[in-house]
Amino acid sequence: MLRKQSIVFEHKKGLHARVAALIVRKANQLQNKYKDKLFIGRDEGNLLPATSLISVTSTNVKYKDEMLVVSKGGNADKSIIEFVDFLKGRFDLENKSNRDTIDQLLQEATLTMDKVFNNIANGVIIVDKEGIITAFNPAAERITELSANKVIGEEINSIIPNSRLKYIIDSGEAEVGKRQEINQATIITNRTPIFYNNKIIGAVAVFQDISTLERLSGELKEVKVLKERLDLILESVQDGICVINKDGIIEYVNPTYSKMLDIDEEDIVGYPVEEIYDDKNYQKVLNTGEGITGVVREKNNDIVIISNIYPIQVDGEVDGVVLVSKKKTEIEKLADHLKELSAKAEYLEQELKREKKLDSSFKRIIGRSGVLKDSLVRASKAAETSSTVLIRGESGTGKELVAEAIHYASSRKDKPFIRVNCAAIPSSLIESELFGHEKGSFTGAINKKVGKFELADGGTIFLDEIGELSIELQVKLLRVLQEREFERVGGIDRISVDIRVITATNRNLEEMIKDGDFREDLYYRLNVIPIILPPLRERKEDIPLLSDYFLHTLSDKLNKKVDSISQEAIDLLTNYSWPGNVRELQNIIERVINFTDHLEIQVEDLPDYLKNNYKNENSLINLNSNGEVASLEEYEREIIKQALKKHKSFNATGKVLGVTHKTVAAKARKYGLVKK
Ligand SMILES: Nc1ncnc2c1ncn2[C@@H]1O[C@H](COP(=O)(O)OP(=O)(O)OP(=O)(O)O)[C@@H](O)[C@H]1O
Repeated sequence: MLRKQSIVFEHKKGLHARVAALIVRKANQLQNKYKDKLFIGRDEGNLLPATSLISVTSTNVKYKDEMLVVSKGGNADKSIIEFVDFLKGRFDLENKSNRDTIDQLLQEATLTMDKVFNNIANGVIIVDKEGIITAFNPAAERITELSANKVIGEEINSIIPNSRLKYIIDSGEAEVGKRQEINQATIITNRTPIFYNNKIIGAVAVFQDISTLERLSGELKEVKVLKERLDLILESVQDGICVINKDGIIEYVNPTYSKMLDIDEEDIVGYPVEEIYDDKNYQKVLNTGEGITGVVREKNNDIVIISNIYPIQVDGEVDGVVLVSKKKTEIEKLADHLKELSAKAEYLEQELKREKKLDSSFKRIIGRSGVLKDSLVRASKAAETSSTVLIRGESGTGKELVAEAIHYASSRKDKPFIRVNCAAIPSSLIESELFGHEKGSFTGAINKKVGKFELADGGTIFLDEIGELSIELQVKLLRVLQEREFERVGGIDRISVDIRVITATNRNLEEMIKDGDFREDLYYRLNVIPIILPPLRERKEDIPLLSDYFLHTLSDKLNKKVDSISQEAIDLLTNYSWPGNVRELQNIIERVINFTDHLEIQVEDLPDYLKNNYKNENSLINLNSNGEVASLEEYEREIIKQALKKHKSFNATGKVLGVTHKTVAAKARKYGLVKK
């Protein structure tokens, strides 16, 4: 039962503390008597228990204010009548028993308020109407990091300049839910004026530290962002991801995983893992906390899935597992791709090593073919030592160029590089050419001559066409190589030298040894580091590069503007067999630059024999009368003979054949085409 009644409060001083104490005592007596609950308040929305002094005083009912009285319970009819009568009656504040009750209740209320004041988590600061701090609870001490002892009695603005309590006293207006920074803390504060008898007697600030709250909400935001990112990653990765909790229930699968198993997400998430597939490995990971890799599972015998299973640890405890899976076919595809990539990487690494290893003095040697690069890497390595080098290769393949590069890449680079073409010097002179002679040592030795070996002291001597050296001189050379000492022709003093020897030949020295034309011991002395330069026809990819290089260097040198070569002309050059190798190519380009009227070299600018060679596969070479191919030397003899007949001089013949005049001279002598 609920009964209510409105009354006008007639006590002159309103519902102040002592009157309230008597009301509370009466309400308690009635509640004991009728077992009803009694409430009072200004209206229905603000009813408070009539049995609590704090509640009753806080209704703030004044003289002549309307006030609502409510009773709930079985005897509400009676209790409300008795209570209203009491409220309308006189309050005898002087009566002794009443006074004791009042004192006791006020004491209780004060103690309660004290407890609340000291123990609530909110900070409370009270100031009087002058703004002097009169109360400062422990929570306020903690939040402001100020001690109550030090601040009580002080003027509020000198302690907390932005407190606004003075403003509240002046304006009489409350402020609710205001944000404020104190020390490092952020607080939310309510500031209220305190009225007594309609006059402001002070103000109170009640505030709460929300820094932790703010930090937590910041962290929450970060976690949300993190989660969103993680979701995005999981949704877009190519691996299938499945999370199983410690009870064996599937908690999450990403789209790749459900696609892989061909099951919709809702048909798998929330189900025990055993219902989806029969595999106990996840259980092992849950039990041991150790991951397992490469678990193979088959679904319907056609989809094979390979998974790594990792434990999810939370505070050191295994809380579940995560499966990272791929289809076997994908792994196979990846493995193939990886193989391809590592083969490519290996190739590139090799290429890079080759490039890196080459000293800059090798930069003049043009060509990117593997066979050439291999030889150059070897040569570059040889440059780091002082060992004897033997360079093999057909005429015009760049043997001298490489010998020079070795010298200039070596520690001897500041000392002389002396070249001697053993084929170009008459045999009668070669000894004195190499070792020098004393004055008058032979007819014609008018002056003393310093030999090439002496000239090369400290540096490198390059003996080109070593295969042309007579047996007699081979012996002398061997001695020099062994002893690093020699005598001048006609001299007796021994001259010691510090030289590095590089030799080169286009002859088959092994055959010559068999025929007794070359000393085996000398061969081994010379062949310490063999370097073989491949003929140009075996590295056709270098032809466009070399053609372009010669075009630019020679057109500059000849001061003639020719800037390119047509693709057709390049094709023609590439298909030719280049018996004279790079030298022949260089000569042709030089000749073409001299004679062409075009800015771009055309097929018609190139010599006819290149075109014939290109147009039909007919050979330039006739077979013997018996239908057999003759020996190279026979052809060489015939070619030089014909060319000399037509062009007369060694120089002109050399140009046409793409070899030096020295080579022509040496070969002509060798084949008995001219007098020795
Ligand atoms: N890879 C190359 N890059 C640039 N120029 C080259 C290259 N190979 C050779 N040459 C040039 O070709 C010409 C012939 O080279 P080189 O004299 O070194 O050959 P060789 O093998 O010593 O010949 P020979 O056996 O007839 O003496 C030279 O002018 C040289 O500069």
